[in-house]
Amino acid sequence: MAFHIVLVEPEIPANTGNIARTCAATGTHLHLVRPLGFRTDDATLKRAGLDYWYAVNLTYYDSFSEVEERFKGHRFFYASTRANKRYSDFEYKDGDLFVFGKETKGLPQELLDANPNQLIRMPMTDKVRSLNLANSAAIVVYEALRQTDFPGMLD
Ligand SMILES: C[S@@+](CC[C@H](N)C(=O)[O-])C[C@H]1O[C@@H](n2cnc3c(N)ncnc32)[C@H](O)[C@@H]1O
Repeated sequence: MAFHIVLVEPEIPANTGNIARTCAATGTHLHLVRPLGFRTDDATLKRAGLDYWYAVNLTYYDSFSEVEERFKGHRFFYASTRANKRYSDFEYKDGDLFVFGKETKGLPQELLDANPNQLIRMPMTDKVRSLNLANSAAIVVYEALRQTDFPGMLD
């Protein structure tokens, strides 16, 4: 088992590459929902993931409903600037999925409306509209790993 990061229609290859590196470092599985804003052989994507791509458990999907279908019975958490609960207020467990939206628009409002109790937010000042996608994913997954004592990771 592992934690899971789901990127819904990511647009910027450097962010996805950066998240792939975090996934390789933490044993987190990465799920990419198309359409992607880049080609999978994009040089920036590869560079941001360095030579760690081989260590990433990566799956592509044509729609978010394919992810929902595959992970029935798992808990989904949706990261959004529009959420009203702190990401640190939940107790995470092995197998949880963390879903992140695209850089320009975030997650679709319908997805947020359908899951009102599963929305998580990283507190911010009023000086910015959002955090960077790759930073958001790292913050959430490391909180989940901290809570579960960093399973399978070296100190
Ligand atoms: C650059 S942000 C998208 C900004 C978009 N305008 C919005 O308001 O959602 C990309 C993704 O990072 C995550 N994110 C960024 N800042 C966040 C925050 N403070 N709390 C929770 N998620 C955040 C969300 O998943 C978001 O969909």
